[in-house]
Amino acid sequence: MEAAELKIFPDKDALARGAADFIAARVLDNPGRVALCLTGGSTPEGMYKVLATKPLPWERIHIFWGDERFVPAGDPLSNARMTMRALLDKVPVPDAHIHPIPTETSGPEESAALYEKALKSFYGAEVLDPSKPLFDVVLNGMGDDGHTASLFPGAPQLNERLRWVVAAEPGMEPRVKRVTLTFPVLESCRSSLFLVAGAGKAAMLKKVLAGEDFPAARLKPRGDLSWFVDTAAVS
Ligand SMILES: O=C1O[C@H](COP(=O)(O)O)[C@@H](O)[C@H](O)[C@H]1O
Repeated sequence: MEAAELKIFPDKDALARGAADFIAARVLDNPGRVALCLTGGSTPEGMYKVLATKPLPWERIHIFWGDERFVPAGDPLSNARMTMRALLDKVPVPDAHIHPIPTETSGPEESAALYEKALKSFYGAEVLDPSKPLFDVVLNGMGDDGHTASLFPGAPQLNERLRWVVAAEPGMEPRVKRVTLTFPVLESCRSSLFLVAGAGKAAMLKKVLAGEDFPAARLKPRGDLSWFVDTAAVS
């Protein structure tokens, strides 16, 4: 793993453009099947809208999510719903290539088991091979408390090394149950990109970049790691 890159953009719009360019370049680097693992929350929405304008080989791209809130697919809190509206409804990705975390199940544990099965089937193996990353790009968010995906500070899920997907309790708003990929799976990628914006994130970003022990600082991807932030987040 190389040292992380930190790129600071003047504002949220420039950050959105920079991150969309980064993801588009990574997609074009791969002439075969491309796998993107996206994130939810509020930060990536503008970037998804920019990405939707890119003439990419969408028919070769598969979309996954790093975590989901355990709410129905049509709920405004759904990470997949936000991504669909900002990006996926506007580009010709085949429906069969869109892999949301299922939430119409008996509970987050069943959702996690089903998504783990789906990821293993896509990957073609039960065990991750360090020389064969699952994803081309993993996009990560960071909460004000330092969580990433739905891996919250102090949660037992932070130490999970065998399961690919687990159920989780929320550490902050919105207080709905979660389903999250675990560190080994989020780390199985060619490129990992954190997107952080806004003054509300500044205190935590400083701690995480200094290497303090928060979930976002624990992510050690196999491939390159970049932090794309706006000036407000480093204020
Ligand atoms: O709850 C979540 O929060 C994080 C951060 O979201 P943001 O609103 O602060 O951008 C997000 O990455 C995650 O996917 C989501 O479930």
